[in-house]
Amino acid sequence: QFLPSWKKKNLPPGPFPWPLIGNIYQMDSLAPYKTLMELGEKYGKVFTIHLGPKPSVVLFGYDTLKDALIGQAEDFSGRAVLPAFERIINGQGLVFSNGVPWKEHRKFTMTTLRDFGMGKKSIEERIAEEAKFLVEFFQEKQGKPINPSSMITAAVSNVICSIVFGDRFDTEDPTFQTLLRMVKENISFLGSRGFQLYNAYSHILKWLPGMHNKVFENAKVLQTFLKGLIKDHIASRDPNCPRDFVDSFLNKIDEEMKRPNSSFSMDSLVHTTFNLFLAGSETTASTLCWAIKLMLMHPEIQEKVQKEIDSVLGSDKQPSMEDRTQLPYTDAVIHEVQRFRSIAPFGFPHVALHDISFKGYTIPKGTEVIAFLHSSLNDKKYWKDSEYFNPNRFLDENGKFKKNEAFIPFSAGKRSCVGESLARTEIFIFFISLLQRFTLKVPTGESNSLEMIISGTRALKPFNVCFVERA
Ligand code: HEM
Repeated sequence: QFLPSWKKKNLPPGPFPWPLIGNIYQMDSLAPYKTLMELGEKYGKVFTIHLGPKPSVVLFGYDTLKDALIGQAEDFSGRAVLPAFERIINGQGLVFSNGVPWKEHRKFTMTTLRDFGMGKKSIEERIAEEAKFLVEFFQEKQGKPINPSSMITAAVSNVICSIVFGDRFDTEDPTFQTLLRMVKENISFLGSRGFQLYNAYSHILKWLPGMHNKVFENAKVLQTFLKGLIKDHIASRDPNCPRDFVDSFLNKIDEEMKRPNSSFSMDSLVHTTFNLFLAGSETTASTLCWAIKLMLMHPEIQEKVQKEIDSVLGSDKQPSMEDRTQLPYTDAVIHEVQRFRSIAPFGFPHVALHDISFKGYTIPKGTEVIAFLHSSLNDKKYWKDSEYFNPNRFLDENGKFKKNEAFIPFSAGKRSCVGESLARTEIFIFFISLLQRFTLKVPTGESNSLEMIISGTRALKPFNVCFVERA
């Protein structure tokens, strides 16, 4: 009997792959996560798809994700360096390294982000200051329609820039806005069919024109810009008094000078700052844009949030993470925005660094593993009517905030998001600062829908909003 090679390998079941293209054309090009949800219903908790000739294993539903990412944490801690990433990053820096270099970079990055405020009061002050600039910018628009996306991205990006480079940019600065546009373009590419095709056929496509070339050019421009900032740091630094993440990394390079094969180098510094700049901007900004959009679609929920903010903080008090327990409804709304929109539906690609035995199957070394977070955030076992936006699911009968373990928008296990606590603080402070000051309204004559665009994150189609000052 004829069996394709992947079936002989004891991989999990899945749809039959066409020669060369695999299942690429079965995927919904606008919403590939919908196809994976259907396949999960059909094939079960772990299944195989082919995005090109090679198999990828999909982890479906919270229980499976937990068993893999937490139960077999070490096995599933590998990062897939897909051809499109390889060309940009060359296996260096935090996000795309594996083994000892990754462990060292992750530990260093976590510690240093904390040293410069992540998870502490000092970063709250910085975020609140940035939120103040944002509020002032929207105030100047006097309730006229505006697309909030680029200013929100700039404000969010400025927070990570303050930690990494010790400075913020003028949010309307054309160079800064151009760089952020490039970040957006590159993240958009990750959700496109072009990205899947490039990873399957890079050996041919790298010679041909296409969006991938634009993405590689953007990456070069961004890295050149970051190299410039690092050069300025080298010229002005005092090793006894590190000002920010870059200074601390330069100290680490000096310290490791004598260690043979140290993974800390100028190249890994450029790539790690590049990782933080990209990872720290678009995801959080997109979440905030969704929060605004969902408030436009549910004015009654917006009003309830405002009432809660008014009663706890009034119109002037700066929000702080300490206030969270007193603002359970607002907290529930923020969680539901993250759950409902699952901004990173596929997480970020993992890989089997060795043959992995999982649930009776063998995932061979080198196979891409997709931690399908969207399936956890919509898992029927953990969420009732998950297709509806309903913040009350995060509240108990006394109106107190109620956790749900399947809430894993930042993934779980050893590769989980390094910036989770920073992102949560940002979303909380920016969201409250906006609703404390403004009522968000749909511009007259404009439609109000949840239309999306193709992107690596689930991003909204550009939309306008009126920031109407509250009395
Ligand atoms: C709402 C905002 C955010 C979401 C939803 C999010 C989500 C994620 C997800 C799903 C992953 C992949 C985890 C995995 O591979 O299993 C990830 C990784 C990562 N995130 Fe975030 N993230 C957000 C904000 C941030 C911020 C603000 C930073 C900046 C510090 C950041 C830095 C990173 C880094 C460096 C990694 C790679 C970790 C590694 O490979 O070890 N993220 N994030």
